[in-house]
Amino acid sequence: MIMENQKPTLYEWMGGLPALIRLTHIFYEKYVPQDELLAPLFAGMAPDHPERVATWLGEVFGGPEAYTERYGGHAHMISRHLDKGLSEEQRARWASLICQAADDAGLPTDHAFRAAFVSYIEWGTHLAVTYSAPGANPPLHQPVPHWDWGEALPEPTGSSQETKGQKRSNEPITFTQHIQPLFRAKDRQSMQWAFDLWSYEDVTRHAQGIFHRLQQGSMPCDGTWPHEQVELFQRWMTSGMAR
Ligand code: HEM
Repeated sequence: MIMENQKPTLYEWMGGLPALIRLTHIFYEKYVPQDELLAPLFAGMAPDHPERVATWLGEVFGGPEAYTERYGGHAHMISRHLDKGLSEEQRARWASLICQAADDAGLPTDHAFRAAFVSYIEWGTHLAVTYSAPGANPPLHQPVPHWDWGEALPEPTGSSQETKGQKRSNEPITFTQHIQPLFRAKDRQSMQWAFDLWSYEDVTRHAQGIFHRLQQGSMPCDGTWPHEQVELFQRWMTSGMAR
């Protein structure tokens, strides 16, 4: 078992930027062009798109902050998804093909690495869909998220299931990273008359009421949140509602 103090970053473990560049080249050159759901989306992509996405992933997985320095950081990445109206089908295809590309690119296949990798891919692709909805107004000026081994590295002590808006044991719960992504564009829209579920100020102001409705199951109106999500919201509240 790898001890906490000698733990490599995910970036180091997977082989750094060369491995990510192999991954994104295979994904965008082998899989995307022959996929009927994805090909039209990327038909006009810039020639350096695979390098840019590799650089983003490198920063997320603990490598150098090169996407922030060279390519405009979080704001630029998010802005590339705005108003694209991506569908759940396209999201799922993106996620499954990048995992196939990971096999082809020879990324590590150990369960701990793959659990961490897939959890970011699931989380990131869900956010891409949410932010791509017409009229979405996501927070742009945020740091690039950082992904670590999470529950996967030391022997799991409990459930390793990720909740949407994921939370690792030693990471503070913040509105931007964990709470805001729990609210879908349609939740936001249906509450817009009262307050903005994607606004830190509004959610903190109405936190008790929102929590009450989530706990009762009367919000969202099309199905209750899983217990883990309600609990995450509660822990965010009781730990001081960090931004
Ligand atoms: C973890 C998930 C994702 C990551 C890390 C990611 C990463 C990125 C990055 C870094 C860019 C901007 C590149 C640049 O200009 O610097 C981008 C653009 C884009 N992404 Fe994503 N993305 C994700 C999910 C998705 C999904 C699920 C879709 C569609 C199904 C998608 C479609 C696009 C499109 C269409 C662009 C613009 C391409 C162009 O330049 O024409 N992305 N993505």
